[in-house]
Amino acid sequence: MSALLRVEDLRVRFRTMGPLKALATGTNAPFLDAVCGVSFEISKGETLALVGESGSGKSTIARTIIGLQRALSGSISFDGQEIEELTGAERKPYLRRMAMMFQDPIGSLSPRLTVRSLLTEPFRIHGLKERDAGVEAARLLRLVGLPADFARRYPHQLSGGQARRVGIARALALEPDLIIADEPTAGLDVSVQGEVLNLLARLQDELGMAILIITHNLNVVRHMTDRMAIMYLGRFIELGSTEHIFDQPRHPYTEALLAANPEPDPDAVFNRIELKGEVPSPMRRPSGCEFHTRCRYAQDICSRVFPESSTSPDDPEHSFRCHFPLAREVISGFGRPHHTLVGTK
Ligand SMILES: Nc1ncnc2c1ncn2[C@@H]1O[C@H](COP(=O)(O)OP(=O)(O)OP(=O)(O)O)[C@@H](O)[C@H]1O
Repeated sequence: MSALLRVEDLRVRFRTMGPLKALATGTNAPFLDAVCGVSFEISKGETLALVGESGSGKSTIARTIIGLQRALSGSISFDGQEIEELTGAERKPYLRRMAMMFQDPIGSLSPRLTVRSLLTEPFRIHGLKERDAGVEAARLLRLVGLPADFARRYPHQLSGGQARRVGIARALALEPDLIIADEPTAGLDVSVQGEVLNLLARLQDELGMAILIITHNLNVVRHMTDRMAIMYLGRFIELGSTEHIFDQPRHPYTEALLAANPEPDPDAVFNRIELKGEVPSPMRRPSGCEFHTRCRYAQDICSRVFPESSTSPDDPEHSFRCHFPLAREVISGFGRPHHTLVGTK
């Protein structure tokens, strides 16, 4: 499959205080590196998940891809064209082919616009000749399973699930090749979550767009995505096929995240792994492997040496950064694979 989106060594930095304050507080780094050298690709029609605790940099990656945030360095190319180096006007035709579904569906919809105006706004934003607004709104509402008379409603007259459907319809307005869905199920009842996910999956089947999905919900990742990337302090610490990572996580952080996720299999032996302490601040990064302060397997080298990226011997597409990656050994009598430690150093 050819790459639709290719992100290479992306770095995003935020200034957190002015130079005078930095001088006064004695800090030599008045900035925060939210994304540190992230690389990945998404193929046409593929679904990739970005997973990680709050503050790990997921939304910043999404905002940088769609041009709401400048990168410090690195490259973003879409359909073979490097877009970071283009001017605003030159970028527009590429940005039009990507759509973002924001986290808060009602808050992200302008309260004074009717659903009809909201659904046809993308045409106006991108300076495209507007088709018949009524016809277009009805077509988009039909796509997401809402009646045509919803076009007259305002955002506050929508339930959470309906607002999410309108958000999906709006994202589909310009027939994008890539949808970025930031927490598409957040704040919804479980039954409505299922409906929204099924709708996204059906539309993807019908329309063939790629989806970059940002979520804390590992059940969503497991059932909806082809590949997943696990983020920690702005870096990918593991990337690979969703099936392979669920089957055989290599990084202890991934292992802990998966273990904290309720198992759908009632016979599975559920081993919760407590993560020690809080996520460190990206302004005070631990030395060596940045996860070592919370890792139950950490050894001396982990606090000293930043781990290189390695790949899984049975799947070269599965990469991770760990000095002591986990290897699976199925112990008979256990319902669930038991992970043992295999040192590489
Ligand atoms: N505009 C900004 N100015 C300064 N720091 C920022 C800004 N936006 C994000 N950050 C910081 O960048 C880091 C990454 O934030 P980001 O929102 O990308 O994380 P996230 O993984 O998407 O979190 P969440 O799951 O809570 O949305 C955090 O430390 C955050 O505080």
